[in-house]
Amino acid sequence: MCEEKHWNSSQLRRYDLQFEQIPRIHYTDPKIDELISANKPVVITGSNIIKTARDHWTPEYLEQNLGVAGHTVFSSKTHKFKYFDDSKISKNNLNGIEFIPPTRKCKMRMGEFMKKLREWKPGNDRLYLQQPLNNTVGPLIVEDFAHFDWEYVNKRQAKHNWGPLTSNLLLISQEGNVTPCHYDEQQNFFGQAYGYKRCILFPPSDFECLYPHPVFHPHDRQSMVDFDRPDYVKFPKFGNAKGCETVVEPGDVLYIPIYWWHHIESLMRGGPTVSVNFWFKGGPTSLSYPLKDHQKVSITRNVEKMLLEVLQDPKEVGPLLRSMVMGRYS
Ligand SMILES: CC1(C)c2ccccc2-c2ccc(C[C@@H](CC(=O)O)C(=O)C(=O)O)cc21
Ligand SMILES: [Zn+2]
Repeated sequence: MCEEKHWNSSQLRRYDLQFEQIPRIHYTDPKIDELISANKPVVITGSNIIKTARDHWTPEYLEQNLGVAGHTVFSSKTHKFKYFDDSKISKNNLNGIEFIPPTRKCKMRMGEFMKKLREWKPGNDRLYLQQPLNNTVGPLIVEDFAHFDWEYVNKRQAKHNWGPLTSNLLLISQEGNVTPCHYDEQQNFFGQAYGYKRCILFPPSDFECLYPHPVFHPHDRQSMVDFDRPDYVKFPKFGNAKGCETVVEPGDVLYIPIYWWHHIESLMRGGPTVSVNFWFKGGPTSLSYPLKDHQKVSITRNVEKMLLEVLQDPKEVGPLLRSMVMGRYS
């Protein structure tokens, strides 16, 4: 059947990298479980995982039914919404290292949020709404959520020894917004309910090419590289990153494996987008040999945490690590 496309490549931002395509596989195909077992990304198509959201969750429906409480809305002066951990802004994590929060958080009712999106002009702050799906949302949303295909989700969770489901986040983004490259320490079924999002993923082994901030920095788990203007002097290996990409459409569920880097953008001129993710704890992590790449990332995190704890001053961690390896391990 003809693949009618609802977007074109002019709606994707340009980066200096080439990407493979993430496979799109029908949910009945056993290949999906092979890829999930191998901790590899895959787009699950044609499933009922978030069918009720795909059928109902237009911005207008959400405006009517999301509930009367204010929701968490992030605002940014640029198209980028770089996450930061408030709890790491304290002195002993920064001690003189300057940190400027790139986004502001406020509470906003859905009506006001949608109005600001409709009236948005270049130069205005951009907005990104984030709402955990819990008992504070309206009854119709709860009803739709209850009718997700939980049997399919729970079977995957069990088959792949994932830990417990920790949360489902409802995400309503303005067109063109970007969540810059970062990794999470959770397994993620990323469901696309409305609109189109381009997702670029990199394996944990691209750690050396994506230069994560130090673990004790507020931007822990986020790449230091500005994809719009990469600094190849500071980040010479960035060009070697081997990413894969896909554009998820309504009804798709993208499996983002734990520790995999992901950059996610709502298509430019594509209107608002609605996503709902499923975050699961990683499950039992026994060190198995040979070590998996994500286990090495986890080990580097522990080394950095331990060094800050004993050195106290974050500015001493780099010099000590450098003195340990230069001339001795090269
Ligand atoms: C940018 C935003 C709103 C944010 C601001 C401040 C704190 C946290 C977050 C946060 C967390 C998750 C997402 C969803 C997704 C990215 C995407 O779809 O944009 C993603 O990364 C994932 O599902 O793992 C988006 C956000
Ligand atoms: Zn994420």
